[in-house]
Amino acid sequence: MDHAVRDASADFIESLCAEYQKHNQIDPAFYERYRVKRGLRNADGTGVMAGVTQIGNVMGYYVQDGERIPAPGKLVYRGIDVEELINGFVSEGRFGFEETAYLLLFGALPTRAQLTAFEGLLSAHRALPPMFTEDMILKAPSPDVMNKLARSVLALYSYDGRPDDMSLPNQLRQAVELIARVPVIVAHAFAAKRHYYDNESLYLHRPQEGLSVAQNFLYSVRHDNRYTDEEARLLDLCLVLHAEHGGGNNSAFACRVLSSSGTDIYSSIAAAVGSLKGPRHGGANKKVMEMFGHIEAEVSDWTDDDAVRDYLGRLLRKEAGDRSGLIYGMGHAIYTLSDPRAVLLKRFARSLAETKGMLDEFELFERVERLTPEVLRTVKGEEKVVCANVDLFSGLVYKMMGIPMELYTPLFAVARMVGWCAHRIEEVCQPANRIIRPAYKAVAPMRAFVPLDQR
Ligand SMILES: CC(=O)SCCNC(=O)CCNC(=O)[C@H](O)C(C)(C)COP(=O)(O)OP(=O)(O)OC[C@H]1O[C@@H](n2cnc3c(N)ncnc32)[C@H](O)[C@@H]1OP(=O)(O)O
Ligand SMILES: O=C([O-])CC(=O)C(=O)O
Repeated sequence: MDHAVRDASADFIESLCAEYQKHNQIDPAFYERYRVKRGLRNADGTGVMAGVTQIGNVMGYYVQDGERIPAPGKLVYRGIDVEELINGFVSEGRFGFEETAYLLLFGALPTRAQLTAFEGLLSAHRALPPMFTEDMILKAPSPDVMNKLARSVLALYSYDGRPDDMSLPNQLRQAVELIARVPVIVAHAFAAKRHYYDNESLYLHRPQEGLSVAQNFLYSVRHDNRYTDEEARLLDLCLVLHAEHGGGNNSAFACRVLSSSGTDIYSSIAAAVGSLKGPRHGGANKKVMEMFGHIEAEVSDWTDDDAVRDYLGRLLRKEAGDRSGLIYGMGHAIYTLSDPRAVLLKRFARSLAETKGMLDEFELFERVERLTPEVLRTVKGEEKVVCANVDLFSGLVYKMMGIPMELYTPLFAVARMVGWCAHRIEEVCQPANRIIRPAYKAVAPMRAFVPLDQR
C-alpha cells in the first residue's frame, strides 16, 4: 500500500472514530436505572450466581446481614483444600500436577494404580499429530505464544476424527489429549517465536517418556534440556496452584458459555485461552513484570516508601507504566484479605530470592503489596479490601528460575487447561444445563430508516 492510500484510509478511519463516538455513548446512569449487574456482579460486590459446580470453590469473604465481610482466602479442588493437597504429595515426595489433574477431571483422588495409568495416558498422548508443528506452528509463527496456542488448539479440530462427538468417552479423550499436548505446543510456539521474531536458533525438543509435566516443560524450553530437581518441583507446585479457580473466572466462564451452545471442545478451549491472555486475567503475570520494570527504572530508591507510594499513585492516575490505571498483581474479584496462592508463591519467592541474591527486588514487590491498598484508597477512594493476587509473585518466581517472560501466561494456560476441561465436561454432560443467554437492556431509541440520498 503506498503512502497516499494509507493516509487516506487512516483519515477515513479517524473520521469513522468520530462517527462512532457520536453515536455510541452509553450513560453510566443506565446501569443503576435498569439494575444492570455490571460485570455480572451484585450491588454488594458478590458475583451473580450463574451455575452449579462440583469442581472448584473459591472463598474470599462471607455474607452477614447482607454485607460482604472480608476473610482469608481459601481455594478448594473437589472438596480438598489446595494447601492440604500440596502438603500431601510434597510430604510423600511426589510430583502433584498429574494427581491434581486426575482429581479435578474425575472428582476423586486416584489410587496408586489409577495415578500410574493416568500418567501413562498423558505420556502416550503428548506427541503432536504428524506435521502439526511444521504446518501449524512453524509455517505461521506468532509473536505472542498465547495467540499461537489459541490458534493451535482450534487447529487440532481438523486432526481429530471425531471432533463433534459430545459423548463422555470422547470428551474425556479430547480433554486428556489437550492437557498432554498443550505444554508441547507452548514449547514449540515459544521456539518459533524466538527463531522468527528474535533471530535466535531454532530448537524443538520432543517430550520424554517417564518425566512429569513440569520436568518435560523445563526439558523442552531449555536449549540444553537441563533443569534441577528443585526447579521441576517448584514448577510442579506452580502448576497445581494455577490449575482451577471455579466456574465464574473469566476464562472458565468463557469456556462454559461456548460449551453451553453445544460447540466442540476446541472452540471452547480456544476461547478460554483468549480470555486468559487478557491483562486483567492471566495476562497480568507478564504485566506485573513489565510494571516492575518501570518501577525499578523510575524509582531511584526502592526502599523509600514515599517514592514507591508516589509512583503507585502515578500508575493509578494513568501517568506512568502502560497508562491503563491498573496496579497489576493486586486486587481480585473474590479474594479480600488474601489469595492463598499468592501467600504460598510469596514464600517460594522469598526463599529463592535469598539463594539468588535478589532480596532487594523481592522486598520491592513486598513494598508494592503493602502500599497499594493505601494508595487505592487515597487516589481512587476505593474502600474495598485489596490483596495481592496469584499473578503478583508468580512472575518473580519464574524469573528467578530463568523462565522467560513470554512463557508466564502460557504456563498459566498449561495448568488451567485442566480446570477448563473439567468445566467444559461438567457443562456439556449435566442434563440440567441450558444455553447461557443473559439479557442486555437495549437503550437505543427507535427511528425510521432514511433512504440513502436523503441522509
Ligand atoms: C488470574 C487472575 O485473573 S487474578 C487477577 C489478575 N489481574 C490483575 O492483577 C489486574 C489488576 N487488578 C484488577 O484489575 C482487578 O482487581 C481485578 C480485575 C482482578 C478484579 O476486578 P474487580 O472484581 O472489578 O475488582 P473490585 O470490584 O474489587 O474493583 C473495585 C474498583 O477498584 C479498582 N481496582 C481493583 N484492583 C485494582 C488494581 N489492581 N489497580 C487499579 N484499580 C483497581 C477497580 O478497577 C474498580 O474500580 P472501578 O469501580 O472504577 O471500576
Ligand atoms: O477467579 C478469578 O476471577 C480469576 C482467576 O481465574 C484466578 O484468580 O485464578
